[in-house]
Amino acid sequence: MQKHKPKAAGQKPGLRPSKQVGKVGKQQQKFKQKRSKEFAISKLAVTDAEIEELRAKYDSIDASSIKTFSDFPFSQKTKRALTECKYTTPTEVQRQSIGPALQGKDVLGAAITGSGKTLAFLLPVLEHLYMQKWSRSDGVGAIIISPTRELAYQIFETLKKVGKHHDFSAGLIIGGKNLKFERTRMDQCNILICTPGRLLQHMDENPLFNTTTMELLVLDEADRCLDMGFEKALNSILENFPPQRQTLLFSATQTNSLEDLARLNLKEPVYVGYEQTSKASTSSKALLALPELLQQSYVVLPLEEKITMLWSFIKNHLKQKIIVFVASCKQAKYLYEIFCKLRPGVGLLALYGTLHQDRRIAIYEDFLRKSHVVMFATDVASRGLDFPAVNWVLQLDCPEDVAQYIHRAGRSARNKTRGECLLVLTPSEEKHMIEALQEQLQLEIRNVQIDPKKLFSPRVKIEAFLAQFPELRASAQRAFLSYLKSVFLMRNKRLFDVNSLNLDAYAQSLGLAVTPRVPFIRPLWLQKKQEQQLQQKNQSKPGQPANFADESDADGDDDFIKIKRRDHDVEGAPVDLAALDATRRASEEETDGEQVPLVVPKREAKLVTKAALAKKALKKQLQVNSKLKFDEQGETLADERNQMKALLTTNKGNNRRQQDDDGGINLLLSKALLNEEDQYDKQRFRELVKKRHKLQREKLRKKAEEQQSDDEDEAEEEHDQAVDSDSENSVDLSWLPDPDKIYNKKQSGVEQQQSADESQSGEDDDSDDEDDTDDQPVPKKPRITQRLTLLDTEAIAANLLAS
Ligand SMILES: Nc1ncnc2c1ncn2[C@@H]1O[C@H](COP(=O)(O)OP(=O)(O)OP(=O)(O)O)[C@@H](O)[C@H]1O
Repeated sequence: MQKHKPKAAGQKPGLRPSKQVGKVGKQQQKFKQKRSKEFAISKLAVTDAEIEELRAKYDSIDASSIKTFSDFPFSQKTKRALTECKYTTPTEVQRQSIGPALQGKDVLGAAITGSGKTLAFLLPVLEHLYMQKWSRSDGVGAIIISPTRELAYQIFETLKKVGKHHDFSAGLIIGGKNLKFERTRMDQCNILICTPGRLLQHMDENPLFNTTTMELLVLDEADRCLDMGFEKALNSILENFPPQRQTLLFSATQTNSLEDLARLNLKEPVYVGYEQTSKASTSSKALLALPELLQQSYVVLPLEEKITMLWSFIKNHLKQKIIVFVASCKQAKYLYEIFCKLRPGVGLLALYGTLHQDRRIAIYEDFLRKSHVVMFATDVASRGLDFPAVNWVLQLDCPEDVAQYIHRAGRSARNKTRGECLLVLTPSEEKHMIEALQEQLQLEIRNVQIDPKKLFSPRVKIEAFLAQFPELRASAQRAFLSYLKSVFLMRNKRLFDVNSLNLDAYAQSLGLAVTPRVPFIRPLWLQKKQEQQLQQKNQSKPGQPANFADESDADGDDDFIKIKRRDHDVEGAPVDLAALDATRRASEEETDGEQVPLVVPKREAKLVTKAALAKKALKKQLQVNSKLKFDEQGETLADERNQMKALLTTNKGNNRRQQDDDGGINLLLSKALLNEEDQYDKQRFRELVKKRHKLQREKLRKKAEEQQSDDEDEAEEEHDQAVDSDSENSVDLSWLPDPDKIYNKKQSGVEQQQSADESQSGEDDDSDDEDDTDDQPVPKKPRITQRLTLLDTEAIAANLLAS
């Protein structure tokens, strides 16, 4: 079995680039090629002989004489894989259905959950293609359709195991995956496993996808594929398939309505697991059975106590593997989030349709692996998924019908293992659901009472978490609304009565302090109330549910406000709730689970285009981005910038007006305008920078001058002090010649130099005005002051005496 993987560019299938270049290498290569050719021919001969032998055995297949898989006329490749997977004895449904399927007959197989239906159709698929010597170039030979992505993935994984010695290529075509990648590979696949929506998408959009070669069609969970949710998609798919094909249908709750079978164009199908009486009946009643080792019970609770019960249940079953089924994705998400915060002491997972596909697969695999875990799930996990060793299935929200109950419950007690299922019902659901289960399953379901001592309410903690995390509160609100919506959209209104629910109490149980508004229920409630009022005209007024108390002000005081009944013009066709519900379920399972909003179709409104909006805005002659400045007296100040702009635009004004009249944009003119504005901005910026630098320089200059005067003062003071101190120890030196006269020449030279330096630094200062980058003032050089100490004078005297 080959999975499609991208090949290196330029690489031909089956050939590897050789590293040998020498003569010996070439010879070896030639020899190898010759050997592989011979081997291929001999293999082909063996295959032909094997095919002939197997085909001869097909007619004599007798289900009653089959004890092990080796009794079936399977190819060696299939037998080897079965042995490796440790499948030795076929289950009842496999024993009964594989024979007719190999003989090319259409099969309708029904068997309890976990009885091995997947192998019952995969083995005939592999054998059929093998007998036809199907190759990659022959295109699609078999298509297997499953209602959910996880189930398709599971079938694909099983196919990889049992078909690993075959050379067929297989593809998994489900939503949420790379459409482009699928598109390029689909024509090379021999077996496709897909969900209806994605398959139809490829049929519509992919020119490479050709189904004319297809010879075998399999519908797993056939009743679900054929029901209203997938009706349109499946009808369109069937139209594209060649009529002369073999069809295999399998499910635990097989529909056998003539309408459905007619749609599939079945030819004298073989019924497996069907009772004679139910064969080809006109009703769409399903064949219903559950594993013997499954223990079933139910508990009746008000809606608002479900969370307490669930929390207590989980706390009491920490070492078990549990699936909790709820009605909607948002409920599953909220329960997961809040229970994660509550930390029950067991691993938690959530599997629902709105998750990203990769995440869904990761969660599915996580749940497969773990032995102690609780998974909150919607019905995406209810059909076909083969989770090993699930101890408990807890149906927290009532299933839609008995078939859904069976599929959910069937996730436990699979393949002759033990398991338990607990159904939670509200008082209004109890009667109808239990009656239906007893009638269709023909078994008594145990009613269990919950010991109130074992109930722990997490409400206070939940409320605290909701107060702390607003996103959790929003999630709780969404869960609340989505549950009510799911109840509201259910077909069976006797079973699902939204008016019987105490919404305030339910909201509180989810941790919500305020009950969210439920817009879709209010019209229903008002309608019901009006009917009641009409019936009981002269009798006392009927009570109303607590949650609508604040909204029914019109009825609260009859004398004060009286509402006149009017016949409203209801636009569009009436809403088909059943169809809406079915579509919702299908989309939730297969696509991303977005719920179908309940909207009454309206008459087509006039289209509001962007152009129309722009025209409307232009008519108002609004000045965008204008800014008014006010002075302290409240007078408007002229905005320099706008004035500049106005100046710029007046030059071009005429042209522009002309252009506006034309209704287009003159790009050249706009560019020129922008350039001018740009120049103006740059100039202004430069001026501002210059101003700032000038200010900085002045500041620094002042500082330097102050510093200098301070230095001079200090120096003078020091000099005076020195002179004073010298005079104290001095001797009479008046007889000495005046040193100033002697050194006059030298000093004047030094002073000349100094003044030259000063004048230079002054020039630099001026040049600084031009240079914006250099803000540092040039420090003035200190004056050289001549101080004659006693030692100096002694030295001078010594010099003089010597001379
Ligand atoms: N012949 C067999 N021997 C042993 N185990 C088997 C055999 N056939 C199937 N199984 C195992 O039984 C389990 C259930 O099989 P499978 O998922 O095909 O059941 P199913 O009838 O399709 O269930 P569902 O109705 O829920 O879709 C799988 O784990 C599978 O490996």
